[in-house]
Formats: sequence, C-alpha cells, structure tokens
Amino acid sequence: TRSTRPQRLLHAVQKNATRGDPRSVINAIDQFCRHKEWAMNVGDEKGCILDSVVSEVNPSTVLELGTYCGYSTVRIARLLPPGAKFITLEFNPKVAKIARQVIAWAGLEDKIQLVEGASGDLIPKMKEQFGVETFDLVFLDHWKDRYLPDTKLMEECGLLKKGSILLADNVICPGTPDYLEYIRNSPRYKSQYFKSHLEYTKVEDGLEKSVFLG
Ligand SMILES: Cc1ncnc2c1ncn2[C@@H]1O[C@H](/C=C/CNC(=O)c2cc(-c3ccc(F)cc3)cc(O)c2O)[C@@H](O)[C@H]1O
Ligand SMILES: [Mg+2]
Repeated sequence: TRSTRPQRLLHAVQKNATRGDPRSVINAIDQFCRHKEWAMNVGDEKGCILDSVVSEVNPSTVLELGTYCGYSTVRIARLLPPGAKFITLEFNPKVAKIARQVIAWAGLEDKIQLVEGASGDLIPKMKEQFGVETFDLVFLDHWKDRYLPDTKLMEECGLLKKGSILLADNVICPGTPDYLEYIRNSPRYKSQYFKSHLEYTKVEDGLEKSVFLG
C-alpha cells in the first residue's frame, strides 16, 4: 500500500539530514515540502518568527498543541535552555510515531515529552500527571476549531500565569476566527499579529502572539 505523507517526510529527513543536527532536519523538511510534497509544517518563514518568540521568552515550560511530524517541535526544542520542560500533544498514534523518529534524528528526544492523546483530555491532567504548574509559552497548531476551547480550558485549569505567551499558527489560513475574536477582544490578553505567508506558498497567513495579563 502507498506510504503516507508523514512517512515520506520522515524518509526525506533520514536521507538528507545529519543525525543529531536539528538545523539539518529543519532544512531537509523545508526542502522536501517546498520542492517535493507540501505538508502543513509551520515552515521556514513563520518558523523564523517562532524562533524569535521562543528566544525572547526563553521559556522554562512549553506546551505545543498538535505535534504532527515534529517540525515545529524540533524548531522550538533546539532553542530551549537546559532543564526546560517541553510537552507536545498529538492524538494520531501513526503520526506520533513519525514525529518521535524525526525528533530522535535531530537528537532532541531528551528535551521533548511527546504525549499521545487529545488536548481536551490531557490539558486538565497537566498538573497532576506531568508536574507542570503553568506554561511560559504555548504554541497552538492543531485543529483550528480547538484553539478557542483549549485556550479557555488552559485558563480554567490555571495553566496560564501573568506573562504567559500564546503563539497561534494559521490565524488567517486556514483561519481561526472565533479564537482571534476572543483573544483580540478579551481584557485578559494583549495580542500582536505577525504577518507572514502560508508555509511554502505566497498565500497570506500569520501568527498571533498573545500575552496573558492574569
Ligand atoms: C485536539 C487535538 N489534540 C491532539 N492532537 C491534535 C488535535 N487536533 C489535531 N491534532 C493533531 O495535530 C495535527 C493537526 C494539525 C492541523 N493543522 C492544520 O489543519 C493546518 C492546515 C493548513 C492548511 C492551509 C491551507 C490549505 F489549503 C490546507 C491546509 C496549514 C497549517 O499550518 C495547519 O496547521 C495532526 O497531527 C493532528 O493529529
Ligand atoms: Mg499550522
């Protein structure tokens, strides 16, 4: 039977990237998606904005919603200080298996905790099961209709503290209108839009960075 897109992406990493070199893993995925087969990674252009936010926040605790093949997971983990706690959630076991191999190829498996399951089920368990108090940075990149409910869930579970940063991918394409409306009008957040393009295309997209004000 025909391979899946995540499997083909993994093979491109194993063929073209150097083990233990996160930058080469990132480049191999970007090359593959730009020249061979598009895939829904945050990509190189928005990835640079992600990098700058991670470097600026220098987070001790990070949550990623929607691991997919682990591209943004590798981008984030390579910039984290030693001892940082990075949890990424993925509910598709087949995709999680690919992501684990991409992360291992980058040599970052010790910095990342990939947890299989739905964010709505796992977020309420963060404190008791994963020993997390609050998250300094949350990267939202999963199903677009889950951004808003999961943000409200994180608030309810006390996982955000004054200064916590939410960074959301795809707020224009595919778009997350209910999330944008909420986060831009809520007195509890200060938001900033970073205009960019949909990964590997000229279509407009962007990242929304929001600071939780407590
Ligand atoms: C509640 C829950 N819990 C746990 N894992 C969850 C989860 N919800 C989803 N996941 C996981 O995360 C990934 C899904 C990512 C969804 N991302 C997109 O749909 C996406 C789409 C485009 C796109 C743009 C223009 C087009 F024409 C076509 C596609 C671009 C993007 O950047 C995207 O992120 C996927 O691995 C899924 O299993
Ligand atoms: Mg995305």
